Amino acid sequence: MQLLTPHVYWAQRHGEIYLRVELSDAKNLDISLQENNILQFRAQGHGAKGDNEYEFSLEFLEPVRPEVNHKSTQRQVDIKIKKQEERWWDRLTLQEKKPLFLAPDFDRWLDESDAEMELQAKCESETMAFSSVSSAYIGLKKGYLFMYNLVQFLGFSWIFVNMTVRLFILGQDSFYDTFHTTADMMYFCQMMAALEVVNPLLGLVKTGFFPAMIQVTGRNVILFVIFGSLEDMQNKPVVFFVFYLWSTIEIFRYPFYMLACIGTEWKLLTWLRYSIWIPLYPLGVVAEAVAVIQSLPIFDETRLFSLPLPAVLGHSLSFSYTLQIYLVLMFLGLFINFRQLYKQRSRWYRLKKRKVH
Ligand SMILES: CCCCCCCCCCCCC[C@@H](O)CC(=O)SCCNC(=O)CCNC(=O)[C@H](O)C(C)(C)COP(=O)(O)OP(=O)(O)OC[C@H]1O[C@@H](n2cnc3c(N)ncnc32)[C@H](O)[C@@H]1OP(=O)(O)O
Repeated sequence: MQLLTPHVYWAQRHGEIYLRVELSDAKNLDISLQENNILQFRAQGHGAKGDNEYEFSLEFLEPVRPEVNHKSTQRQVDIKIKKQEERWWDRLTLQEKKPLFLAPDFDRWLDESDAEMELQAKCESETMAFSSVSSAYIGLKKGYLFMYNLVQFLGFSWIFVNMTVRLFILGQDSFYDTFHTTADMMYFCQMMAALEVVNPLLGLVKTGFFPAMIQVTGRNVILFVIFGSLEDMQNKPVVFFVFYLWSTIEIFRYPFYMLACIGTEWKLLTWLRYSIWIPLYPLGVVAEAVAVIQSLPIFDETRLFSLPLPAVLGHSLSFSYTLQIYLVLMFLGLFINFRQLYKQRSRWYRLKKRKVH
């Protein structure tokens, strides 16, 4: 079988070379790149001289990338090769004289300025596509955060209003059944608050993961372990103070976040969000520490959550020992978050001063 040369049509863009080999029903394709700019092509098929084996080689003007994308259809073989450097070539081959089998592919042919405009249009459409995807993502993120903060605001507002109304009506008597009247809502809000540990991990908010983890862990230990698992703790007045201190900050913190989600700020709300934690945080931790201390004898008596030990060591280690270590962690957590909140407050008011001047 004679070795013949097919008709090859070419076009370029700043970054690519397109070749169209006129060979129908091509089989046994052997296409390779030698020395990063010599294309070798060999195949059987129906070309200008009927069914035969056809081959050609082209030494490109400049280096190209090693990957050769090709697709053979019934009528032709399409080859796409990326240039090593994205720039316009004066010609396709290193040799100045164009090979006889090579011709411009006028189906794809653009001159340099048209190719630049096509490139610019492609960049603009990619930018628009990216900005529409990113604005959709930002919309979804703000929508999720707004709804989360709204649910938490409503939950803690219900707790705060319920406790305030009962305090005015029942006075000190309301201290003793705070848990039974508000625990379900507090359970709901504090389980939802676990999302505040996930949100920074997902990059949805700029909160540090660690301060949020301390905050959520600290509260949920008190709620689920100290109060939730010990009935004898549930009618103690300390529950009232802990729940009131928690809900007092949240009815300002969550609306502050809601406004942040819609790019709005109310000065008074911002001041409250970044100021009332100063008394409330230490008071809250002290109230929680009182709750932990009050629970120690109950854990000793009930042996709940005690660690099993060999008989020679007394059969079990009371959970109250673990809680005494936890008391130290609480004040460490208080220090960490107090510093975090002070940093946030200073940053916020530093930014405000900059905006005013
Ligand atoms: C090895 C350690 C083990 C740990 C064991 C546990 C130790 C126990 C420690 C006990 C401490 C906890 C006790 C706690 O229960 C005490 C109390 O709560 S008492 C009541 C008073 N409490 C408070 O005042 C605390 C309130 N909580 C908070 O402020 C946050 O939870 C906290 C993480 C502490 C600090 O918040 P953050 O660092 O996030 O500051 P910002 O609020 O300024 O937020 C930073 C930026 O992120 C944006 N953001 C955050 N969350 C949202 C949201 N949900 N939606 C929208 N945007 C959000 C916010 O807008 C800020 O953005 P920008 O910077 O652009 O303004």
